[in-house]
Amino acid sequence: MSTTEEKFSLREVLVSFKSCLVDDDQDVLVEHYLDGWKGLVRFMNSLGTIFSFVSKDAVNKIQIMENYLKGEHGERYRTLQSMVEYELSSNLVDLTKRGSHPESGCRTILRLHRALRWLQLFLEKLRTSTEDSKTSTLCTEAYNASLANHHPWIIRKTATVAFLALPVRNTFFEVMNVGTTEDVVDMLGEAMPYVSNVYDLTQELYSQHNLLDLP
Ligand SMILES: CCCCCCCCCCCCC/C=C/[C@@H](O)[C@H](COP(=O)(O)O)NC(=O)CCCCCCCCCCCCCCC
Repeated sequence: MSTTEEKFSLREVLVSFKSCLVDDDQDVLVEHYLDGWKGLVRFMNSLGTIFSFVSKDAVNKIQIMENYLKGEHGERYRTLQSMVEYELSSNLVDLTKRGSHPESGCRTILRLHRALRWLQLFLEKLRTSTEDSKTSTLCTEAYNASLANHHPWIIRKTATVAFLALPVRNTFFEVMNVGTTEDVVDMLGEAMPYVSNVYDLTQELYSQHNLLDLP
């Protein structure tokens, strides 16, 4: 039996963020961006059902975007830039309060984008952590510095409690399926710049169009 297909490695997931970048790294392909997220969700599911409230929301948002991609105007959703242009010029985005477009592509990607910041911080903390570091502490710190600022109290509370169930660092690294601790650290060092590029580009695009606070 081939193990390469069944074995799930975080390396491939993170590298899929590399293939997101197009147009001289000036734009992000939505399809590959979603592939990255699907891989992350798979990884999260392998940590147990405690995170199912998180993966449900992520899957829901991925689905919203996939429906746009498959839909009548799919071509307009090919990259983040084309999506922003299309939705804004067609008045398809609720800009100040939720109204007739509660699930625009722009606001849906914004939610994932904010979560990508959490991921970036968390993985960087894991990369530079020591053997006695607690994954739940690293995860909470990353969350408090990013997503928590956009979540109401009840979600913050639930998330923080769920983080306590995270496996210890060694087990966590094993689940990543990358190899030894050293391999994990190397892989993260190699892959994180791609995630950061995607994050920075999206941030820049959203900031240019004043989309960073979409309801
Ligand atoms: C590894 C542990 C995984 C911890 C996950 C950390 C993120 C915690 C986020 C808690 C979100 C709770 C669910 C609810 C979210 C929504 O309210 C909220 C707002 O949406 P709305 O405006 O449509 O209402 N949604 C969001 O902020 C989007 C959340 C998307 C979370 C995706 C997280 C994927 C995590 C992938 C884990 C991969 C770990 C890899 C590490 C080696």
